[in-house]
Amino acid sequence: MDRISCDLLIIGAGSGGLSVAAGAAQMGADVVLLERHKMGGDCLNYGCVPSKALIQSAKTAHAMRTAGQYGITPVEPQVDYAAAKDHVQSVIDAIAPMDSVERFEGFGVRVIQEEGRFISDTEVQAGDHIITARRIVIATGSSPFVPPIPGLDSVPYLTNESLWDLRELPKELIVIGGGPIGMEMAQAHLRLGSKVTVLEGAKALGKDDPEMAAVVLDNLRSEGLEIVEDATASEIRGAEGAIEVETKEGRVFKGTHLLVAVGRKANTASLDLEKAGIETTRTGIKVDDKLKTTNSKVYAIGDVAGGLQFTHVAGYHAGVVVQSAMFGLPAKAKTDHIPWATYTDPELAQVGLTEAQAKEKHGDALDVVRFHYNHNDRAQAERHTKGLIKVMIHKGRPVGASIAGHQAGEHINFWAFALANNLKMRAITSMVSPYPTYGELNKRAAGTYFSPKLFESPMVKRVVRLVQRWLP
Ligand SMILES: Cc1cc2nc3c(=O)[nH]c(=O)nc-3n(C[C@H](O)[C@H](O)[C@H](O)COP(=O)(O)OP(=O)(O)OC[C@H]3O[C@@H](n4cnc5c(N)ncnc54)[C@H](O)[C@@H]3O)c2cc1C
Ligand SMILES: NC(=O)c1ccc[n+]([C@@H]2O[C@H](COP(=O)([O-])OP(=O)(O)OC[C@H]3O[C@@H](n4cnc5c(N)ncnc54)[C@H](O)[C@@H]3O)[C@@H](O)[C@H]2O)c1
Repeated sequence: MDRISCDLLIIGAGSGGLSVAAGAAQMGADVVLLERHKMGGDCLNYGCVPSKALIQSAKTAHAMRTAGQYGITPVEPQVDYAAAKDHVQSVIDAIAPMDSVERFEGFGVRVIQEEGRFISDTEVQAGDHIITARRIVIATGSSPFVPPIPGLDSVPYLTNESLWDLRELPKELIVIGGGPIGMEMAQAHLRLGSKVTVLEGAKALGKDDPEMAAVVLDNLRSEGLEIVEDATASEIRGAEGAIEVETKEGRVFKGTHLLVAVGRKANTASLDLEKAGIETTRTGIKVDDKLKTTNSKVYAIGDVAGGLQFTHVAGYHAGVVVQSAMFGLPAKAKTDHIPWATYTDPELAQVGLTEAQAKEKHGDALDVVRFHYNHNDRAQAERHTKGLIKVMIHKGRPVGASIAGHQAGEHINFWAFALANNLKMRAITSMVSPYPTYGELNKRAAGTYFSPKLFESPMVKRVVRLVQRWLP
């Protein structure tokens, strides 16, 4: 056995682990990084990157079909699904060097491509190595949760891991789960030419504000996506190419392929956490607000920590841990300024409190303003007029923003900045936006907050009349 001692040991080289490793090593710490499978983790190999690349193929097909609205003869695209998958792989390949062993070794990180597991509360074994470290970071991510639905194990099914190997377009795709994975992949396959049915046990896009989710769901339905809500898959039958899913209510749906997208399970099984005194919860590793586990020398970050499961959250956690583990600062992880976006078309994005959460917290002291895309001239010019932005305001400051519409994921950055810096609505109206941009939506939403105060105030009218009388 090779014994290694270092300042920081990181288990898992995905979004979270890589960010900690890069930061800590470049600040001079002696860092060891373990990865049992692919550098870059889920986001690069099976998640964000391939899904967004496939969505772009689907958008292109959709643009060809709908070109008529811009005066261009529409055509039914010849979709080459295998070529679209090649495009997906080449996007992964283009990004992969950023997450590569070579790049991290260049930072001075010792990368060991082995699975890590605790053998005591201070030691981790990875292959022939036993590693002790001043601090340990668990960043092992999550995997697709495969529910114990009777019959599921007897039919071929896809998850976000195996989907990328498929080279032939599914003729009829059934998606179980109407969360972000299910809805993004359902629309992409619909636009690429599959017939797609989504079976959702509760409400589709149910983690978002229902008013905003409805904008997206209405559009998806109008494109031809079948979305069946309150439809829990309870039994599965059939064989390759002929799969049947029965719901609790007894409805039967038939398809050639099945995608299971019903959430995630934290990757803790192989870590032998009990040997290190690290406790888990129903959703992942138990952490405090400093991301420390029940073993005070060990942190858990990203998906495995069981909270919000996004790449940018894993990256944010990494920053918190670097401050705490490298500088001993009392850094805490917060969630109230974390945005998220679902990359359907139109997109759906949120930061801070939803309207329902804000009403519960602030009651009558809450103002809610809305501004619709169809009042934005750029949206009109490009015919992306579906959607709205909604801002929740308390005592002159935004406490939440929700956007459903074209590029909502881009526009939420603005409100994420405002919330992270506790800006006032006045700071937003003082900005001048170039015309015509979608960004004007943000300023106009803020203007909607002030306009009743300005245009419906008898006091303002009195002052204006008085000043006008005396002005030379
Ligand atoms: C289809 C899909 C689309 C997504 N799209 C988005 C998106 O658009 N935007 C967004 O923000 N998020 C998205 N996500 C979520 C995002 O991928 C995750 O939140 C993110 O990857 C979490 O990063 P992580 O570092 O916690 O884990 P991961 O990136 O999963 O990395 C964990 C790594 O640890 C390794 N590992 C596990 N156990 C061990 C062990 N014992 N020893 C050594 N190595 C180990 C794994 O092999 C893996 O490489 C998507 C997810 C999916 C599935
Ligand atoms: N754009 C993004 O940022 C993005 C994209 C994809 C995934 N992600 C991350 O990955 C996580 C996991 O995504 P997900 O979509 O798998 O999970 P999810 O938990 O968000 O949604 C799963 C859905 O499946 C439904 N469901 C569960 N069991 C069912 C059954 N038997 N029959 C029918 N429906 C059932 C649930 O009601 C739920 O709505 C997300 O929460 C998100 O954090 C992010």
